[in-house]
Amino acid sequence: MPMISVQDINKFYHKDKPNQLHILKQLNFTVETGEMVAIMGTSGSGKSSLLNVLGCVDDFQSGSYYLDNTSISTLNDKQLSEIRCRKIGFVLQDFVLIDEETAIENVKTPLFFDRNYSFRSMKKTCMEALVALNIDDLASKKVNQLSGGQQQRVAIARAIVNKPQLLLADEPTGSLDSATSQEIINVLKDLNQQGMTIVIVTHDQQVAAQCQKVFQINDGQLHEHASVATLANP
Ligand SMILES: Nc1ncnc2c1ncn2[C@@H]1O[C@H](COP(=O)(O)OP(=O)(O)OP(=O)(O)O)[C@@H](O)[C@H]1O
Repeated sequence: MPMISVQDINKFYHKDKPNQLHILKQLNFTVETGEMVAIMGTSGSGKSSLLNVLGCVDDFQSGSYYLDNTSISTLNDKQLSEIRCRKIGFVLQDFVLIDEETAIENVKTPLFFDRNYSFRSMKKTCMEALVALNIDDLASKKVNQLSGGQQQRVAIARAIVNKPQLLLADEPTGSLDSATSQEIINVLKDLNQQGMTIVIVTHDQQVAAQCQKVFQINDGQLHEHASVATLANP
């Protein structure tokens, strides 16, 4: 069953203005539950725009988007924020952590929006996420004292603390050296093996080559790369 089923989506910026930009054009995209896929494309081709639509943080003007069998366009704002909170985790290139806070305080942030957690269960759930990322020993360190790779692990722990079914990662290794990038990709592969569906936007062919499918966005449309293996050894 698809986790993501996008059909004929059109997205514009500045619709009907002289500077209108038709960024996604009758775009189709399917991601099966449990897959790990990459999206590549030149700068400005619309990768982040697509990821924001998939993450229900931005809208689209026509077409349909079913996330885990739910039609996103039928939802009101409250239902959309529920979906964002419970089903989707987001990881960004620059981590977007609260620098002055500790790792565990950062990981806690999404749980404040969830009434199901007591103070004690929050701490336990956050520690589980930190253990999963192998950084439980850093729980009480301020994030501005951590390396880039450690900060990205904190950001991933925060993204998965709610146990989302779908993880969206926008250039998750873009600020890291190649050895640290590989560590982060290994973390994402582990999460995928545990059942999480993952979509990664990346410029890095080595990263893309480790995904099960690679899509290229070009002139507002996505096309699957025929041979993922050739990306790593062009
Ligand atoms: N909120 C917005 N309002 C207007 N235009 C936007 C908005 N967000 C993005 N754009 C424009 O849409 C185009 C695609 O942007 P997007 O960030 O989706 O591309 P990208 O492929 O992720 O690029 P990059 O690889 O450089 O991050 C760009 O021309 C950008 O300027």
